[in-house]
Amino acid sequence: MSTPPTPTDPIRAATSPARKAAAVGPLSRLLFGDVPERRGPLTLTLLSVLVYALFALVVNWQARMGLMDARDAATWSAIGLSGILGFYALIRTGLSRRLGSDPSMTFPQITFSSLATVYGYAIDPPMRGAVIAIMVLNLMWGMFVLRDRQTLGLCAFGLALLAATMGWKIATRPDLFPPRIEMLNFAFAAIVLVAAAVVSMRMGTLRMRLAQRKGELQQALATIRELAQVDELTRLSNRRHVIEALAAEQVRCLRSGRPLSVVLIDLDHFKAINDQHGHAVGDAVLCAFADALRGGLRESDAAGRWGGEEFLLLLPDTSAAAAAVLVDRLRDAVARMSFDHVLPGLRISFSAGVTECAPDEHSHVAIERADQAMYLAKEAGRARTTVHGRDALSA
Ligand SMILES: Nc1nc2c(ncn2[C@@H]2O[C@H](COP(=O)(O)OP(=O)(O)OP(=O)(O)O)[C@@H](O)[C@H]2O)c(=O)[nH]1
Repeated sequence: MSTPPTPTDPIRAATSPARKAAAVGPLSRLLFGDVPERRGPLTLTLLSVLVYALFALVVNWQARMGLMDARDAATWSAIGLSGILGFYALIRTGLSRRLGSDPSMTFPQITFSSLATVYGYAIDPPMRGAVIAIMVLNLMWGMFVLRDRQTLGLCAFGLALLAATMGWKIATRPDLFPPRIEMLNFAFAAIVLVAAAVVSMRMGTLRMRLAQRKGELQQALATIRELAQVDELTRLSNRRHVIEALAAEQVRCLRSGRPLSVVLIDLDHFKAINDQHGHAVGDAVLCAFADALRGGLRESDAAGRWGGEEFLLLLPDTSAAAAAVLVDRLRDAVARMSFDHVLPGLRISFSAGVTECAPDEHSHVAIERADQAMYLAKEAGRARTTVHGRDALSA
């Protein structure tokens, strides 16, 4: 906990990738796989699959009504569905990531859809007006992903493709594609496609602003979280976070039945350092001592700044007696530590109060006991550890 947040951080635990993965059902896992970043692109592509399937139904229904060649309807349905399912497979398997910079393959998907749509225009004379609406839908599909240049490119590509198809059909089937009607159709298509491109680009600008805001908010949240948990001077956990960590450890110890010790440490004669050498030197000593705590504790232990020159240690799976031994070892290490980089010749010591924290007592009660024990150590001459309730002093 000396470098918070801890693994016990409830917010982190609730939103961890493992937790999210566990919450996903078997059908969802089958459709979307285990990679969370693929979920968004796969959702949109599956929606495309659904739209193509519905179009295929309508087109084949139209053929059954005798309004369209049945073979053309079947061919269009097969090409459209197999194409879009191919994109789904590329994204689902992760191959799309290897093929290009955009793993959602939005640009190629819309290019494919434009081709399929204009092919539909060529084979479905009675409903070709509806095909223009589908071209607009194609363009709108990219509004969440595409850059302006790509949107404009797809708009121009769609119109060019449509113009070429119209020219071909006017030349080969003027009975079904009269030139004047085609000209009007093209004018409508140009108006709605350009308008759709403009709307799509506007959405793109909003999307970028939103992404920027999101980044700023995440940054602000990280700062707030840090301010709420970290002591600015020593970078150890602050008082609030150390209390939260103690409560979390108590829950764990209640489950495991293992002991939990709390240690309150107070540097000896710290005021003299401040008075003789200045506040800046005092600050540097506090930071150096915090470093010593970070280096001297086990991974599972935690250290926080309780306030001023006081520090609180949480030692899970440790009895009070074992904690006293650990603290004395820490004191020896600190006594041997050189603070020459702060103040040549400086040596520091500390007094400590140790108590075992019962799982069902309020954390403040245990800390109060550790505080009383620490004052006993001070009264007994400093540079020592007192274990609460045992009158055991170790000098
Ligand atoms: N440099 C610095 N000093 C601090 C900080 N917080 C508290 N102090 C100082 O720590 C000193 C604590 O002094 P006391 O409570 O008298 O304790 P002490 O001098 O260590 O004496 P004993 O605890 O009895 O050994 C005061 O001078 C506070 O101003 C801080 O963040 N930086």
